[in-house]
Amino acid sequence: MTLSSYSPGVANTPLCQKTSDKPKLYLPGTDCILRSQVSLASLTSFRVGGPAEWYVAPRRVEDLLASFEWADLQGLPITLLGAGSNLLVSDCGLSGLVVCTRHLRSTQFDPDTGRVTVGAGEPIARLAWQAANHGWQGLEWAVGIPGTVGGAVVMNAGAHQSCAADLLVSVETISPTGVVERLTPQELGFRYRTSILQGGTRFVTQATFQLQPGADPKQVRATTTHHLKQRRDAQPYHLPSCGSVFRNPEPHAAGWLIEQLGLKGYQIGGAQVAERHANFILNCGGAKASDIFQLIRYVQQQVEQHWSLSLEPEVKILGRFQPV
Ligand SMILES: Cc1cc2nc3c(=O)[nH]c(=O)nc-3n(C[C@H](O)[C@H](O)[C@H](O)COP(=O)(O)OP(=O)(O)OC[C@H]3O[C@@H](n4cnc5c(N)ncnc54)[C@H](O)[C@@H]3O)c2cc1C
Ligand SMILES: NC(=O)C1=CN([C@@H]2O[C@H](COP(=O)(O)OP(=O)(O)OC[C@H]3O[C@@H](n4cnc5c(N)ncnc54)[C@H](OP(=O)(O)O)[C@@H]3O)[C@@H](O)[C@H]2O)C=CC1
Ligand SMILES: C=C(O[C@H]1[C@H](O)[C@@H](CO)O[C@H](OP(=O)(O)OP(=O)(O)OC[C@H]2O[C@@H](n3ccc(=O)[nH]c3=O)[C@H](O)[C@@H]2O)[C@@H]1NC(C)=O)C(=O)O
Repeated sequence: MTLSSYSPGVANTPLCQKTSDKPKLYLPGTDCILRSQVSLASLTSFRVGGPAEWYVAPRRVEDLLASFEWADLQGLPITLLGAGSNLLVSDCGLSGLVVCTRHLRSTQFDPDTGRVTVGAGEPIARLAWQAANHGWQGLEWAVGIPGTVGGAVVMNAGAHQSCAADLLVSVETISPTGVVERLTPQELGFRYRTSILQGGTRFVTQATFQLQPGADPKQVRATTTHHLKQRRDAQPYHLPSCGSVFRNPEPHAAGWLIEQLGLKGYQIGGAQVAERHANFILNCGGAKASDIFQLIRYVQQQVEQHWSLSLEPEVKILGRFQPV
């Protein structure tokens, strides 16, 4: 599909408005701009990947639904993108519509219940700092995780022996056909770094967490800062990555298994197994998604061969890659 296939102003086709030199396409019935061929490298923490065929970043849940309706009408698949901090997108990019949740932002602290209800696009690290500044305990572990609340729920993000599911009271989701549900953590099948929301057709619009108010903000900030320091000491933050590439094959730690094989510093193209932490792959500059993909497969093969263990990627691999 190309931009020229649209006729401006017809219902359910993007409205084309000319401002300055560049025509803008709007998602029908909304003020959201529909863009084509948007680079996903700048929207993912690995800083690699080709373009999204179509891209939109809704600001309201109604606009999110309008995105789904438009994709359905055009027969396009939908990919949901949070902060892109756990994604490896193919160099060929993604066909269909990429819907970015980053602008679905809202935060409501309820002092009566100690609950905080947050929009899917809110950065989880920012929420952790806000909670600390209120003197509310519970999210100190989430500092330094560069994802959105929606991404943290779907991935069941965690650190320092805590995770999103531990705090969740409910999650609001919407289906591509507009069915809104409020689900309890029990209904979402949370386990280590996973939930039934992964690969499903329910999209998280907001989440409610139970925190513990009433602590000294100074003390909560100190714990939060301590976690950030621990993380920065153990993990490489200076170059683009996706955090841990593999889930730990418990009781083993992926980083330890990989380091024992002497793979720290091993490089394919611009992708390197980090010296500081062997379960991180870094984009050392100019990496292609295919370099990272090949390195992931190489590490898996080595670990399988030497330890007879299969490493399962935590990172979501999207789009087409040449089999290795
Ligand atoms: C430096 C660094 C450190 C990290 N440290 C940690 C860590 O300590 N612990 C940890 O758990 N993770 C960590 N991560 C990984 C990552 O930050 C988390 O997995 C995070 O929760 C992903 O959120 P996101 O918004 O970036 O999701 P994305 O990467 O954008 O998406 C991840 C998946 O969730 C889906 N998705 C996103 N939003 C929604 C939504 N609203 N509804 C439905 N599906 C959705 C996407 O389609 C995709 O399948 C780290 C990453 C980096 C780069
Ligand atoms: N290696 C990689 O690939 C990547 C690493 N990162 C790293 O991941 C981490 C998380 O990134 P990011 O999501 O940007 O989160 P940050 O932890 O950097 O900050 C998130 C938000 O929290 C607020 N905040 C930060 N510090 C404080 C504080 N001391 N008091 C009050 N509020 C505070 C700020 O909000 P506001 O600005 O609204 O005040 C900030 O925007 C960072 O350490 C970043 O360097 C991020 C992306 C990629
Ligand atoms: C970064 C992520 O989450 C991180 C989270 O930040 C940290 C902190 O709680 O704990 C997990 O890392 P991790 O299991 O590698 O934790 P670490 O404490 O760094 O390492 C575990 C063990 O492996 C050893 N280790 C680690 C790296 C390495 O290169 N060599 C090595 O021997 C460490 O010495 C330690 O004994 C999460 N990773 C997974 C896959 O569960 C992420 O999911 O993206």
